[in-house]
Amino acid sequence: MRLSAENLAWSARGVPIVREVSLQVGAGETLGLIGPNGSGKSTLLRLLSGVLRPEAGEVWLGDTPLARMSRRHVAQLLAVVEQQAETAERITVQDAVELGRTPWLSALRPWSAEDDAAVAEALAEVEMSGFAGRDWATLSGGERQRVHIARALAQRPRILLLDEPTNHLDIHHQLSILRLVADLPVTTVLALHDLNQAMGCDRLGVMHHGRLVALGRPDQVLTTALLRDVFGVRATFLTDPADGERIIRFHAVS
Ligand SMILES: Nc1ncnc2c1ncn2[C@@H]1O[C@H](COP(=O)(O)OP(=O)(O)OP(=O)(O)O)[C@@H](O)[C@H]1O
Repeated sequence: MRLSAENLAWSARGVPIVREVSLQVGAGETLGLIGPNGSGKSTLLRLLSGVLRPEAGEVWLGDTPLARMSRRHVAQLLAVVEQQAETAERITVQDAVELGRTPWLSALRPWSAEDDAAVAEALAEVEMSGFAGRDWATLSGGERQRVHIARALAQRPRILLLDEPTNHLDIHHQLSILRLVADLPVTTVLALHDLNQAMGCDRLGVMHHGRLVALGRPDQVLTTALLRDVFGVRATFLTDPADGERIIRFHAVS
């Protein structure tokens, strides 16, 4: 399902945080959002998910404006993994992932084998099946992050929004989550800080002072000029002899 934003704007106490952002993410496409700390990535994701209402502009899920859809309908189409999301209740990992099925349940559609299957598959996808009975509070930071991702996958959304999903993860799980997300036939927008990992996205959007200053293929967007102007670093490009892929090395500007 296509996700579009038209001229989105949002401010906090009169200070503009997101300014005139327009973008379209095609069905099944993976868009990486990159940008320095405080550039507006999380705020833009919250506008795209409907958690925040834009002061101007509109978000569209397919051909329907998000603002005109019920919360339940939005939750059937779109799942979100927020940064450092916390769960206060004393619940098990299984309970936490089962929450992802909530938008699909009703008096006429009680819990079924299909829901069990969605939860089991999601836990397996993030390699957390062995933790299903564990108390959430006993999990490490990276394990919690993987459970949050499993909850979003169990929702079986058509659009997936993730805020720094590889935060807290060891390198094996960083790579497996990024591979999983890229291979899902789901429209995905994810905020990332690792620019080498961001090169694996179909397209990248670059946020700077609340504006989307570049949008395009990773090799078109990640230029030495942009890395200097937006991130304040000097970059050199290397080629991995194993597969010919480009790697960026970063140097502080003295
Ligand atoms: N509710 C709010 N009230 C005041 N300022 C806010 C609010 N929400 C966000 N901001 C500010 O807006 C700016 C953008 O924040 P945002 O979290 O979107 O950035 P980000 O690009 O995701 O940053 P990071 O890479 O550090 O996660 C920051 O300067 C932040 O302090």
